[in-house]
Amino acid sequence: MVLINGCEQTTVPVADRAMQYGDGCFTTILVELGKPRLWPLHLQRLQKNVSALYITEPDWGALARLVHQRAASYSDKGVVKVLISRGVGGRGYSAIGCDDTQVVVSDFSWPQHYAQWQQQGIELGVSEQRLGLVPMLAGLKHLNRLEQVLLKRELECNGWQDAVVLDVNGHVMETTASNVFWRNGKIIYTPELDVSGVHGVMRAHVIELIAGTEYCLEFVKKTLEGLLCAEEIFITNALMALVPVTRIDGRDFPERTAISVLNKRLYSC
Ligand SMILES: C=C(O[C@@H]1C=C(C(=O)O)C=C[C@H]1N)C(=O)O
Ligand SMILES: Cc1ncc(COP(=O)(O)O)c(C=O)c1O
Repeated sequence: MVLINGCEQTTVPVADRAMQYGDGCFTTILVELGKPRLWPLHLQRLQKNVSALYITEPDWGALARLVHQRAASYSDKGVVKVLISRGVGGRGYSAIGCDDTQVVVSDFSWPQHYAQWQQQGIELGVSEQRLGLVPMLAGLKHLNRLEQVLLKRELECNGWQDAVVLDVNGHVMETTASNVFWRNGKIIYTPELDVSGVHGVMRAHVIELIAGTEYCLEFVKKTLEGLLCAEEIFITNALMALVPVTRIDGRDFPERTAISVLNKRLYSC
């Protein structure tokens, strides 16, 4: 079902700025047993993104009620997606006078292959395409996702499950639709994401979870070689949670020490 500003509807005006310029942001939420998982973090990120893009705030209370209502229709697992557009208005790029924020809530079934990925782990390719440096937008989950569309095509052409993506300076950033963590000894590393990448909700949650363990976390800028020296690697997003990486570029990563600790904490929340 697709709800636009709370009403069942499937079309948006051609002049909507999300369509014209990708002028908006979104989040994709896992539903478990009728509840939106990590809703406070999803809401926080939407609020931060709306504020960073100077979009007029929608009615957050009404949005929360809608998300919980849609989630309640899933007795097992499901997905609810929230997309916020600046709406119709302005002239050209200028958004002056454009304050008719549009909120689109849709829901989907959960991608079943993630259950197998969580259990067995996945092998990653290494993308030849590089992410640009976009400090104005770094971390935001905005609607301009053409880099990811092209990266996904590269995956599909190569038959990869997912791939490590580097920026133009050769630093490891993320994968096509997830954040990346790796461990050496008691230190867990994750890319800094100050010039590129998405600040994932699951990344934020994993960062919180690490704080209560024997591991410490470092935000880093590392090349592929740095990543490949890891003892353990895992990737995260809101729908698949934590997925172990078994192999990259001919190197095996059989250890699952930190991911086991973090999964225990994740599933006890
Ligand atoms: C692209 C979307 O959402 C992202 C992708 C996934 C996924 O493919 O599993 C999960 C959460 C988001 N990071 C989307 O259109 O929902
Ligand atoms: C490029 C990219 N990085 C990271 C993520 C992970 O974000 P989240 O944990 O909020 O799902 C996503 C999900 O859309 C993504 O598309």
